[in-house]
Amino acid sequence: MGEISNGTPEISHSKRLDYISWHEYFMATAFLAAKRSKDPVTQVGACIVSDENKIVGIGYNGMPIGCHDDHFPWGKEGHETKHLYVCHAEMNAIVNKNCTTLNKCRMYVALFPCNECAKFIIQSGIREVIYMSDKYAQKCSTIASKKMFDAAGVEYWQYTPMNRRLVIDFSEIDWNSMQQVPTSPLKDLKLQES
Ligand SMILES: Nc1ccn([C@H]2C[C@H](O)[C@@H](COP(=O)(O)O)O2)c(=O)n1
Repeated sequence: MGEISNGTPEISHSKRLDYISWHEYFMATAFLAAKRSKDPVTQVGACIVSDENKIVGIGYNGMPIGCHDDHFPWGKEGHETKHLYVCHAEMNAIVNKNCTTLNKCRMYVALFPCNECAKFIIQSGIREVIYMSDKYAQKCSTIASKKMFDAAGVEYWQYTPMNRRLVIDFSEIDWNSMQQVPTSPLKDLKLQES
């Protein structure tokens, strides 16, 4: 927003052009969910989207409900590893769904799904998987996933982001220059601080 000579903000009448695409929006949502993960090595987020571009499920990798993050292992070596316990992001996104069916949905996920999640994805009716990293491409579990997706007709493709970075800046919106009733929480916070 620019400013006209008398100090009043100038309001543009044409639409913004630097908005993010649907793919960017949903992949970024998966990455934001991954920020909730306590896994010290690999943080994964998944976002399920309907054929009307509505988000219907979100998840990240974490311990099951009731299995406290501080009481279960996060290591990869030895008998007791995180792999015995952690729920994968894809599985969590599926069980967290807020609609009756995931038929014809697509999933945005930070890491290519393992074979166990691939089974869940296929059985749930998800038709497309958009992933970012394929760092375990050589693992038997990833090879098995691709074999099952190919047989079941689930499409998958690697996402290449338009922007390397997407920054969320909570101070970006200048609440003070806006007339709002009631005032926003951020504005109240600023008033309390001053
Ligand atoms: N598609 C995937 C693959 C893995 N995860 C989770 C499971 C673990 O918490 C972590 C992988 O750990 P690493 O072996 O890389 O130390 O990521 C998932 O949620 N989805």
